[in-house]
Amino acid sequence: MHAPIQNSEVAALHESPVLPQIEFSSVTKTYGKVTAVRDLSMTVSRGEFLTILGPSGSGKTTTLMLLAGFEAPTAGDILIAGRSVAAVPSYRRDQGIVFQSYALFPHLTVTRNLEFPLEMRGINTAERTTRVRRMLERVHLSDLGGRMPSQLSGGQQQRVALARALIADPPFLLLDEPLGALDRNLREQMQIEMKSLHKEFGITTVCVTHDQEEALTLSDRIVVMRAGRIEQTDSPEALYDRPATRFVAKFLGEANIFENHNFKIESEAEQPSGTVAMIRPERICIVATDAGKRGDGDLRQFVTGIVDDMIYAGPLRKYHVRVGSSVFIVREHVAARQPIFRPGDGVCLNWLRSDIRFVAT
Ligand SMILES: Nc1ncnc2c1ncn2[C@@H]1O[C@H](COP(=O)(O)OP(=O)(O)OP(=O)(O)O)[C@@H](O)[C@H]1O
Repeated sequence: MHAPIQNSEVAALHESPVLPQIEFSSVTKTYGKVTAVRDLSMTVSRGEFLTILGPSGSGKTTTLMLLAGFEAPTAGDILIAGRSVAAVPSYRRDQGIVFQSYALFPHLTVTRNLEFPLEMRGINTAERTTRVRRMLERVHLSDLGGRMPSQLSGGQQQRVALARALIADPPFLLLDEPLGALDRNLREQMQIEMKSLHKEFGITTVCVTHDQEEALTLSDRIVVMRAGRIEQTDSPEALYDRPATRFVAKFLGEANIFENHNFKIESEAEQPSGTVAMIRPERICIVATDAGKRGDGDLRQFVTGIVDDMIYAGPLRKYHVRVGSSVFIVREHVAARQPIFRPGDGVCLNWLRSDIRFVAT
């Protein structure tokens, strides 16, 4: 066990260029017979935006609660800037928190909500006033300082919550489903704002969500959890393009898994044992059966099938195509002069052999 962290040491350690800012070392958390987090090890670098993504019950919130100090590990250790925080209670940890359960104080104005963390740190009135004014400007809420939370829209409340988490300049920020309560349009707008705030403040951030799009948009790296364990950690692009397992392939976006098909998969790479072939729906081209081969035909594999279903979804058209006993999902962007196929039409599906991926079963 490492020595517990001392407050006076925190600032210097956080400045260290070599240590990961946050490290989980073989952390397990059990509740009675349930193991919520199992032997989890991971690091978060300074300035990184790391998202923990996974289905319900996979241990995401427990991991964040452990990091926040609201729960203690059953085994293993959590290090912040290289030192164990096992013995440091949550209120003595220097961290910004935006949790759904950590709502704005309803009886305090926006300004007083923002002042609160500064007051807790003993910062004098004059400095508090300056910092609150500056922060309200940064999050474009200067006109709303006198309002009560109930007089704000959902998006504005969320912005105040972020501002409150950031105002005391914590070394890292913890977000739990930060945009979960917002409708789709507002969520997209807030994603862009959060991304630019993260860039501006450069603050190390750990975020929990089950919204894939949010994870893909905001994160430098994503940790995919399954049943208390880490299934894969990677950049959003790498996770989507090169999922390691069938679970990740299917959890993050749609995937065609080649199973029970009656043709041989042609790929550039050799298929490792214990894997299945996979291709993303947008990597498959759909053409009429008599359309002939494209210029890059010898790099492609061609199969024929029958359209089962066509779904029009705004900018996208999605087909279900039966090839032997398998059904393939094909997704294409709607474009001018593109042929539209109907259920019952015979079609040719083709894909680049280099777009085939092999994922562990
Ligand atoms: N306080 C608790 N007491 C008992 N079991 C718990 C407790 N907290 C979590 N668990 C269990 O631990 C497992 C992981 O829960 P956790 O809340 O971390 O999952 P999650 O991935 O955040 O899920 P969700 O997306 O639904 O919030 C679940 O099986 C859950 O029932």
